[in-house]
Amino acid sequence: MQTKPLTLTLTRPDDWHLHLRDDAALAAVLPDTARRFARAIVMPNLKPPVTTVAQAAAYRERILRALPAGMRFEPLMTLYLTDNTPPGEIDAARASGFVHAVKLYPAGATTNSDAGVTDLARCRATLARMEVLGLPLLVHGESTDPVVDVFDREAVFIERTLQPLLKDFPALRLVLEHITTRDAVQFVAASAENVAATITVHHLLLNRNALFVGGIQPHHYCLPVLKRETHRQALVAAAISGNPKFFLGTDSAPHARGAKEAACGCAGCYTAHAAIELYAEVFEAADALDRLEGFASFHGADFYRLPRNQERITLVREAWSVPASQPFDGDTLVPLRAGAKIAWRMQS
Ligand SMILES: NC(=O)N[C@@H](CC(=O)O)C(=O)O
Ligand SMILES: [Zn+2]
Ligand SMILES: [Zn+2]
Repeated sequence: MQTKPLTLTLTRPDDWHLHLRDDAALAAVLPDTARRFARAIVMPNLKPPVTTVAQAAAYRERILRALPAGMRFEPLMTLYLTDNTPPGEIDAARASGFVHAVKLYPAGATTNSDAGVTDLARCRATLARMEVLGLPLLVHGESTDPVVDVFDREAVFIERTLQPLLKDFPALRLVLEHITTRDAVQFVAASAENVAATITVHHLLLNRNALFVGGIQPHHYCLPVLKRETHRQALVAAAISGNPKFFLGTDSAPHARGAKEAACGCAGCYTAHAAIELYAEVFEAADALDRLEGFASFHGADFYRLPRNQERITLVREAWSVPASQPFDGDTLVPLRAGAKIAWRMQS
């Protein structure tokens, strides 16, 4: 057994799947991400959604304005695909230099997905343009068929939607977001190199038991929902494998406490307050700390064809307690691991 390292220095990571929300909520959560990550792929599921390059430009400005003085952070913007996104918007996105991907939410699949795609057949011309221009499609990969079991929605989506999509558009650059199953790991690993996946830290840390320990745990409810332990183990194996198809995407998704602790609670886990620290915990538990930098700092940048960051960050082994809650838009939110300890701390 090697002795445990006391510090961990790595190239500053990026978050390839992040919800920043807007206005006061944005201002409340942005510093947590900007402290740790150089860049993030910012999800477009606002109300109303970010469907045009002009809206993405305005949202990007609001993010930069919300950034505290002295902090650096580059928001990488995305467009929300609808049944009516014109192919011309893809050209405009590519030309903009700040829109890096287009997000597919099957209508009704998750938070703020009502304006999402009802039938991919309506998007063929737009997808063809993305394939030609190399603009990645980011996918919330869950079937919305109400008869499909909630734990099978990812696997069914792969079979019924993703495989046919990639058959029709074999060169489409595609990221299957927040994967939760062994099925998804195997599908991505077996696909061509234009297909990749993000993995959240909560899906690496928790299995579905965490939804019910000692009573229902709304702060562990996210979509896709946590799966059984064998799937969690497959995700950990993918994350630590060194395979460049798998990279960090927190899917940190803040909701006010009252919206989660409710009779019909919202889906989403907040992890931005300790994201890289928690990933370090996962990699250490798997005896793979040496693989963290590839997963967190290199693979995503390479897939998105962006330069790797030059700056470095250091984590120190110094346990700290996560606050029970943190301020959020005149309300509070409950971060992952609230009231409990984390072993690694970001060096300021
Ligand atoms: N992951 C979630 O459970 N929620 C996300 C939406 C999403 O990423 O599907 C949100 O915006 O709250
Ligand atoms: Zn999603
Ligand atoms: Zn998300």
